Amino acid sequence: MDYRLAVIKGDGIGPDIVEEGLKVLEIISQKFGHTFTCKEVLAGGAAIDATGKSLPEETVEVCKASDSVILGAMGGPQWDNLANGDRPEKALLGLRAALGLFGNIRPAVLYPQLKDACPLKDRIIGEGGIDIVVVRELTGGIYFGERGEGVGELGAYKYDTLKYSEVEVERIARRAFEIAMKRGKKVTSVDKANVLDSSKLWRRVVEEVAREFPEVELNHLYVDNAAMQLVINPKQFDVIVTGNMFGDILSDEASMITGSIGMLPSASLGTGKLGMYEPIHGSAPDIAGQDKANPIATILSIAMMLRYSFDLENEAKAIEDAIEKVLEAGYRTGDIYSEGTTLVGTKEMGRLIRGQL
Ligand SMILES: NC(=O)c1ccc[n+]([C@@H]2O[C@H](COP(=O)([O-])OP(=O)(O)OC[C@H]3O[C@@H](n4cnc5c(N)ncnc54)[C@H](O)[C@@H]3O)[C@@H](O)[C@H]2O)c1
Ligand SMILES: CC(C)[C@H](C(=O)O)[C@@H](O)C(=O)O
Ligand SMILES: [Mg+2]
Repeated sequence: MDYRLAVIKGDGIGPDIVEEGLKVLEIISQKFGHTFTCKEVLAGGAAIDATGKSLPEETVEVCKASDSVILGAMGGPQWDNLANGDRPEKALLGLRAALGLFGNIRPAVLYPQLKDACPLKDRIIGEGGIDIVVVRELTGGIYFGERGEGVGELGAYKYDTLKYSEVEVERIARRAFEIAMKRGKKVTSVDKANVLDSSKLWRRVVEEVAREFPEVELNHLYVDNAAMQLVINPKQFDVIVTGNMFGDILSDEASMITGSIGMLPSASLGTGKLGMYEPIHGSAPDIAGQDKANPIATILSIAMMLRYSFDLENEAKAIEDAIEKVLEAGYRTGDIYSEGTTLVGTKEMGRLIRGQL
């Protein structure tokens, strides 16, 4: 098969990690006989520098016409305070909205080989590792609500609003239950229903959807408690479903359980097969251009693309197995390094993974 991919390398460590991901894809194409035709397009800081806009129309058009999108990361201090109010992160939100990618799947799996990189105590990790999927609503909530500004009693103010409609909650909840049916059959819905009306609606709709999945156990947690439970008892979780901002925060927290944010891939999906695949981390300006970034989250995101958008399970599994073998052999980038392991850079980690394919 011939697959058309839009590739957005982005800013900071983005180009380094995406290049390693594409090299892995090249081996997959040779080994399994697929063709991946990649078209590189600009978005984020790189697009601001080249075109004056964080999300050029051409980029949206190319992404829409592709079978999937691979993305590195966007952002950096040099674009934080532009006079016209544009910033790289706006491109990310714009793409998610333009492509209708309402469901963000973020699997947090602690590889047994990385137990020493996980900051939790052995008795909390326990036997059998940790395997959680965060299902984050991606095109609604406070990220996309009405915003504004004014002057009141306390002077100048700005505001953002948090709104969720029944349809938005229903479709993300259904996605979470469908995923749970293929795993541990447990969904934890995270909200702030003790304070927010939008969360009360969220909880009601999640319960309605749950009735369609009688085999799946559902429980609810307030987000503050969920943040704590992730650290004291992460093994209670199978699938976590939550809104846009809570999901952003909890998935960074969950990523540390896996040893590093550099390990967590993600798939953003809508109703069709087109997805956007990216690591959950950012552009890491502190290590950009130093061959220090962990490319595994990006390479795992490509495995997710093969599985979710193209139904290429064997190919996805081949990548995941190769990563596990490299970890088993003791190779680590700095973020997952622990005593007794071998420190390697971004390029070398990519080369080692390709060597196992
Ligand atoms: N999806 C995205 O494009 C995305 C996601 C998050 C943040 N951002 C943007 O990235 C910029 C930096 O944000 P931040 O510093 O808050 O978060 P970040 O995720 O870029 O970095 C947080 C910390 O994790 C480390 N880190 C991240 N990815 C790593 C990797 N692959 N290997 C090793 N270490 C890694 C960084 O060095 C840093 O210490 C900001 O402009 C932010 O808006 C973009
Ligand atoms: C950069 C930012 C807009 C983005 C988000 O909050 O969604 C990022 O943190 C993520 O997790 O993908
Ligand atoms: Mg985030």
